[in-house]
Amino acid sequence: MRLVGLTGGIASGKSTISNLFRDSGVPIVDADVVARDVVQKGTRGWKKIVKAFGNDILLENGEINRALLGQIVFSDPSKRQLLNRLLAPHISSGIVWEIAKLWMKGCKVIILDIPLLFETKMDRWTNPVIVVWVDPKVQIERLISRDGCSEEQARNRINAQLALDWKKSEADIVIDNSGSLDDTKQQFQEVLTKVSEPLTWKERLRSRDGLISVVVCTAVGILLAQKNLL
Ligand SMILES: CC(C)(COP(=O)(O)OP(=O)(O)OC[C@H]1O[C@@H](n2cnc3c(N)ncnc32)[C@H](O)[C@@H]1O)[C@@H](O)C(=O)NCCC(=O)NCCS
Ligand SMILES: Nc1ncnc2c1ncn2[C@@H]1O[C@H](COP(=O)(O)OP(=O)(O)OP(=O)(O)O)[C@@H](O)[C@H]1O
Repeated sequence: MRLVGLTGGIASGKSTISNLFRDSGVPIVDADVVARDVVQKGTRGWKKIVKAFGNDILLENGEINRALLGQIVFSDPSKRQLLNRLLAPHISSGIVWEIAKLWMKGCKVIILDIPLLFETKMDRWTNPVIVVWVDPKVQIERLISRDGCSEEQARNRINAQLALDWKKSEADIVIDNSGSLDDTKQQFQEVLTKVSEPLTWKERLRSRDGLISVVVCTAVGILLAQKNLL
């Protein structure tokens, strides 16, 4: 199975690209969706947030007030680190579960759409890593127009992540989404062909997938050898 990492900066166009993959029949695991699921009312994630941020963080219906929590964590790095620490285990196990379900269905290629791929070091599990890059000016314009936030709020959100240029330098594949949607779609076609190719042996060995296969095969080999079946 090929697990493709799809990342970038906030509003750089990850969802736009993952929708193109979905339309082409490639399954997606969306970390933002998982991150929402793990804080649904009554879950362990929800309880942790209420304990750490108090009852004021809840809406009248008992759900998390995401707008307020966003305001708090994107203007205070220590609060953001706290939130990340509380939710990280729930988000990562949610992601692993979603991948496992698709793997059990026999999916050969899975896209992991995750804004914090490098920040969470999950890039080790993915191959290739696609970074959706956008010109900084365009990024801020799109973010403000999509979320209706102020320029300061937009900058706070951008600064809460590793620099997009650094992510670009670490990428296996870069999609430049600064231009028109048609321009992006053209780049996407080439990327789709690339990720649909089966993994080479070198890539398999590089990925943890390969390592796990090696470990499992070695263990089975030793077991069979002990039982004199080899
Ligand atoms: C702070 C919260 C409540 C704001 O919710 P809101 O609905 O306004 O935004 P949403 O969840 O749709 O996220 C929008 C974008 O913000 C960025 N973002 C979200 N969380 C973080 C974070 N902890 N650090 C940096 N950027 C983040 C991502 O680019 C994401 O795509 C929410 O983002 C959250 O719970 N974040 C912590 C969980 C997390 O790390 N999510 C990222 C998935 S790995
Ligand atoms: N090539 C493009 N031309 C014009 N608008 C675009 C283009 N690509 C994306 N957009 C718009 O820019 C905004 C951000 O795109 P998108 O939601 O795909 O980013 P994202 O990286 O998934 O954001 P987030 O990190 O918040 O999840 C959206 O409003 C989207 O419609």
